[in-house]
Amino acid sequence: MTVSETAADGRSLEETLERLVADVPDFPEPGVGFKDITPLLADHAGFTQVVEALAAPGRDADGNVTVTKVLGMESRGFILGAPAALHLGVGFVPVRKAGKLPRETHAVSYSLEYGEATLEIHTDAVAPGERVLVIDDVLATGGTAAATIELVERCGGVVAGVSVLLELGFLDPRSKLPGTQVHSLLVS
Ligand SMILES: O=P(O)(O)OC[C@H]1O[C@H](OP(=O)(O)OP(=O)(O)O)[C@H](O)[C@@H]1O
Ligand SMILES: Nc1ncnc2[nH]cnc12
Repeated sequence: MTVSETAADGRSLEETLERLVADVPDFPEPGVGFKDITPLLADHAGFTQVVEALAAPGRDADGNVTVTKVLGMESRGFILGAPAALHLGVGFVPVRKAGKLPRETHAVSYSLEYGEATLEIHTDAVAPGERVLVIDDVLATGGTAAATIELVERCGGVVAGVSVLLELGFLDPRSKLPGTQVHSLLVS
């Protein structure tokens, strides 16, 4: 599903993403087609358009904000999630890589193509019953998003949705996210 708000420069979201997300072959290793969002971040109109579109699932059909926190996963999820939280008028929660958060955490480990990764959240970051929006740049295997959902559930919170810029559909990430509302600005 592609959202078609227009940017201040008059471009549709699809035009913005086509123009400002760079496809870098064989990075970080041969065979991986890396989606580089840095040109998008450097373009104020495009960055603003994308942040507002990523925030949209945090509102209902009448425009009322229906979440009380936005979560972003280290590190690119920070760059997109924090401004989206400000846009919605809610707080931001960093989901961090292992060993970075100073207070008591929940931790979830998940497998990568090569090896394993661990994500953590402060145990007091999401209150029981609190509805949160999860934001990241790329949904590839779905491992990062699935770990984040598990962390929210360990806090007793509710994931209202996962909102991402780019979904790599050919990796079938949604199979790891059963029952989760996934909102992707572009599916490739
Ligand atoms: O769906 P998955 O297979 O889990 O992959 C998606 C994740 O991979 C990247 O994070 P990564 O930690 O690799 O890089 P970053 O530190 O630059 O955000 C990206 O920002 C997503 O968080
Ligand atoms: N192809 C890709 N491009 C950018 N970030 C990613 N994270 C996982 N796969 C990725």
